Amino acid sequence: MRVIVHGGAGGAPDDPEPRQAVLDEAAARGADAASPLDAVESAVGVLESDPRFNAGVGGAVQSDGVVRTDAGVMTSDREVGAACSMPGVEHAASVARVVHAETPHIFVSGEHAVDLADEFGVDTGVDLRTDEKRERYETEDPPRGGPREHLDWLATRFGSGDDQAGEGSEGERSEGDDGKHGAPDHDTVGAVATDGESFAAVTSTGGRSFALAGRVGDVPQVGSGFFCTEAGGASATGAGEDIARVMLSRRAVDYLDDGLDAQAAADRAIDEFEAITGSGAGVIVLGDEGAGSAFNTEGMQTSVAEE
Ligand SMILES: NC(=O)C[C@H](N)C(=O)O
Repeated sequence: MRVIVHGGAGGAPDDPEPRQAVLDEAAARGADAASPLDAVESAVGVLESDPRFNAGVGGAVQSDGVVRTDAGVMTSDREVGAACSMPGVEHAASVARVVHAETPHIFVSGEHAVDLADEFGVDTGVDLRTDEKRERYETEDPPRGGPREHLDWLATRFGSGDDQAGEGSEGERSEGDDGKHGAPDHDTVGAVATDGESFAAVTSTGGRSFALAGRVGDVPQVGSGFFCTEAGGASATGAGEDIARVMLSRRAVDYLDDGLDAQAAADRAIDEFEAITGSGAGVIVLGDEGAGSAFNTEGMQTSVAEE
């Protein structure tokens, strides 16, 4: 099995070495798996359980103080499973896999996705907020009213580019901050795997900090946060609203289909993403001949493993 994983595109992390060690462990776990689908689920499962990453435990807090997780998975045969807006679900990728395997649908949301998780043995009711995230939210004078009050509150916070766990938000995005630098809440996780015959791709996230309660980004949207065909697979990370506008993962896999190698496909997709949106993102790509990755933010850590 060959596996590539990413730990999100955004600002340069304060602790790159321990994060890299977890990414290496995740990739190695995936490489040991029996199928590409097992590989991406188990690799991402390692990252969802580590609060350094914005997925599962340690996911971004929405405007009502709740962490809601999203994930999507796709295989070479174009079977898709996605689940979103799930409070208390650490392993969102496993719920996406349940949707993929057990339902005639491609996407299940909210409380019904949580019920589905419960029914198929994925843990629910998990406290996903770390102490750090809880304290940070409380110091941001959380909104109490309805959606309008929440929108007023997040207007000066969402996408501010300085909302990394452990750093205080200073409010508005500073002048000249285009979202490509200092946008460290982009530490979503993803994996793509192949056994030489077929591929699977998965992406899992807690979303973006200071988003409106119920907001869903690119991650569980097929073609945006993840995509997979017989040519290969891709997983994206970054400013989800902008990724969805250009369907970044689909774009990268299309270039594999056109005959580009994985690195060239990733580079071209990110170049186009930047030209169209001016925003920040990263993508990992795995094709027949190997893995590639590209990002236009300060950093995106990846790891590749093969068994
Ligand atoms: N952390 C991320 O990469 C954010 C994710 N793409 C989202 O918008 O939900």
